[in-house]
Amino acid sequence: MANVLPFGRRPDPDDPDQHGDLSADPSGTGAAPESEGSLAISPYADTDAAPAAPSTSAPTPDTGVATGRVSEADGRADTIEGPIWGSAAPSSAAAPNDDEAAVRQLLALYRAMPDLAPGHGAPSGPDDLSGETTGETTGDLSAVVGGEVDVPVLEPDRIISPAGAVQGADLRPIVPQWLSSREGRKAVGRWWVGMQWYRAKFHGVRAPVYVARVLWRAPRGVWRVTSGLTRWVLDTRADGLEQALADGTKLDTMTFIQLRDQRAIRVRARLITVGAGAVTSAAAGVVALVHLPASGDVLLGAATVAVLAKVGSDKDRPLVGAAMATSARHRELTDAIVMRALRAAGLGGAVAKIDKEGHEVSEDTRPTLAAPIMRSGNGRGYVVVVDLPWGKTAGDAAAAVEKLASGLDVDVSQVFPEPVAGRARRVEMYVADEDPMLLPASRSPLARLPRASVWDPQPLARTPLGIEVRATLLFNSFLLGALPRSGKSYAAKCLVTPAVLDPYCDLTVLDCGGGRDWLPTQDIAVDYVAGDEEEDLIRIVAILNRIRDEARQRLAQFRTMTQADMPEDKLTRELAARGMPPHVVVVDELQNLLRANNKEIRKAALEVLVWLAKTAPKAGYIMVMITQRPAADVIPSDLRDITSVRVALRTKTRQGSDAVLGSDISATGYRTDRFLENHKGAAVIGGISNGKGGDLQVVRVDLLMPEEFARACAIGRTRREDAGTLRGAAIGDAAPVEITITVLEDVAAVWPGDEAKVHAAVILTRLKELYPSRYEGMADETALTRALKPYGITSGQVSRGGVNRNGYKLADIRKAWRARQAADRTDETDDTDRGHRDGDDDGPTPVPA
Ligand SMILES: Nc1ncnc2c1ncn2[C@@H]1O[C@H](COP(=O)(O)OP(=O)(O)OP(=O)(O)O)[C@@H](O)[C@H]1O
Repeated sequence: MANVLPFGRRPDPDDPDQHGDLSADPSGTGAAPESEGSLAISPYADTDAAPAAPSTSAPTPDTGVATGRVSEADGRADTIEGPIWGSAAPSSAAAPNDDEAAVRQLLALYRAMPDLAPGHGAPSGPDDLSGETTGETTGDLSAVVGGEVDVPVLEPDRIISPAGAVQGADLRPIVPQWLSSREGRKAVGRWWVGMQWYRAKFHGVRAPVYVARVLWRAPRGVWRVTSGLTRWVLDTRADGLEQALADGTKLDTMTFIQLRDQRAIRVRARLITVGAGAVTSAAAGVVALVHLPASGDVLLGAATVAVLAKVGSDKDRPLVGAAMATSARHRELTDAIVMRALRAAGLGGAVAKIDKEGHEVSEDTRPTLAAPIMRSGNGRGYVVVVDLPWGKTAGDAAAAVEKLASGLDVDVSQVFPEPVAGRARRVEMYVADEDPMLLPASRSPLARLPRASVWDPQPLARTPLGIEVRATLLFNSFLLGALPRSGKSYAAKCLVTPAVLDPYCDLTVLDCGGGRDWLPTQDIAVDYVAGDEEEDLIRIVAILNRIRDEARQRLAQFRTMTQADMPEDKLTRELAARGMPPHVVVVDELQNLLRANNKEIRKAALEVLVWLAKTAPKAGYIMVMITQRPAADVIPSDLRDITSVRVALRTKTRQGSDAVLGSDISATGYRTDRFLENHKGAAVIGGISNGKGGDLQVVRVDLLMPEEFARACAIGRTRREDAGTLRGAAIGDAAPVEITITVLEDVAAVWPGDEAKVHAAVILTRLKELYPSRYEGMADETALTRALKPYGITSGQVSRGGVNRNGYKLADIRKAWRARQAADRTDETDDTDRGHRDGDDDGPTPVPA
């Protein structure tokens, strides 16, 4: 994964804009580096500590970029040596000046940042910060000056997320997350009001019971108050002692006399106090009765009675019981509940063991809360950050999510444990009040038909916490798999819409199911096929083959270009503008293609798809493959493993989930068989950075309705017309395709009897007559010869009726046929294992003897 710091730009010594007045100051303090090599800065470093530490960073001679490291000399994890361009780190004597210069340099670089603003290559969203290089970033950052790349490349071990994976991770946000967004404030406000409203209703219904309790307990309160006061006034506690002295148990007469006198004084004082209190209260009561309105008297009386009832209540039988919430919505998550859940999930650690002498013989490994439990930013749940026992990881928490949910007493669909970058044992857990997959889905921002570009990350989904997940189409290949009716087509359309809206992107749609889902793309597609008949599938493979040829041609062109034209060995915006547009290829209902009855179709389709998904992205070809049969036989690991972004919606089994996401991913807790039937659009996405060091995340795909997609296609057509980029089938000018899959059996089928040799032109004419839809795109005999070449059939001079022309020999056809049958038999075992009907593969082609 390439990473680019936002300020990662090599200062140009000749560029006064970059240096500001620095370059004009050759003196010392503000001096610009003599050469670019003398700059040594650390955007994160402690300026006191960094220069003092001897640099161990070795400069990389060709790039002039030295690798850095986190200095552990003083045990401070936040002392980091910064990116060092040039030959060597400064000597300690020169360091302070250089530091100052470096800071000023950094400021100058920041001033130059507008050049790199969003839309010009600067990181523009969370993906950029996570270190993903977007196509846009790549495109502009690779600006070339004099044949040299104008951007320093930071060594991977120096790249630290600006969000502060090192420094900021342990610091709690100054303003709670939910307070910093309007949505969060509203949601928490709603939650609080909702909770109080619930409590009001709960207690309101029980009000008569409370009144009865008050009336019953108030007299008891009166009794408790008067008896308590009496005991206090008379100092009855001294009774026992006086009695003992009087009984002669203790024969100290002086003490007895002293005690009795002191008690008499105490009792007198207390009597006066209580008497005064009683008179004052009575007077206050009379005044209140006379001066207060009746309602005030009632209130005062009620309060007095309530207080007396409270006094008359027992501790274990309070006057008003707790509102017993059955829904997590009104339940407060406490430390005790979290610890209980961790214990239930086997993540409870152990208390320290103490030996007889009181020495600790084993460590206390119980988990601890790394931050107080807080309401989440979206106001719809709690965020808990826990440091697990030593040796346990966030992955363990994810794998034990069911037990965690049980311990928290919520549903498994409400708990989302995620790793925290920088700490393997730290886990951030979102505990939602309600199942977030059942809440109304977020409307896709693409429904507003914005100007979109396949080079930029575009909105696709939201995490349960409401954080937007964006996908960049370019340089990726996509696989979507799920059971029918889980939201797969909606998700695929949401993913493809940026390509629809981008007039500088070609689109090909190959729907192997023949449904209506992709019908609106007919208006913009370079090629559009919808159908599951063998003819359709053959055509689809032929189109894929043609796209592969185009991609190969593009790659061949790339090889002829200079490093300056092609700094990153892949398509750039400049090249795209020069007639190499990105091209999104959608293959829906993939299972119909990869499990086609005709073995030749299956083999050819898999081969071309693997090539396209693996090699074509850098040429600007983006595969989007969708299947409603997420199973290993439909998605061979060859294909899945080279697909960079995988989206799994609901599956029946964890194997199905793994078939899309990758083998054994389910063991890490990310699995889609836990989604329920009504979890429409719920998915696990693999391959898009989650900003926390991982690339797996649970999301809900944004909702883009079919009519909105159709509108996007209509506007996409208008934009293409305006840009002059509409081409292919959309304007009735589909490029012809050459069918090569069935060519051997087709040639065998049209071969005239037992003729030993036949002209190629005759064969082609017969093919066009018998299979017009397959061979209409075949331009001439050369194309036919090219199609037969993979079978080992070559053309030669054939003399027929005195005419000498290119032709084929029957012997060659037979030989090729036998070879293919032998190869088929070898493959048969695999297919039988996968329960495939072999007999259906070969059509009714007459086999030459
Ligand atoms: N993101 C979403 N949020 C809410 N509801 C959704 C979402 N996506 C799809 N749905 C609902 O789910 C239903 C099924 O969606 P969709 O047609 O995409 O399923 P599918 O998996 O493609 O099914 P099939 O394979 O049969 O075509 C839709 O009619 C829609 O109402």
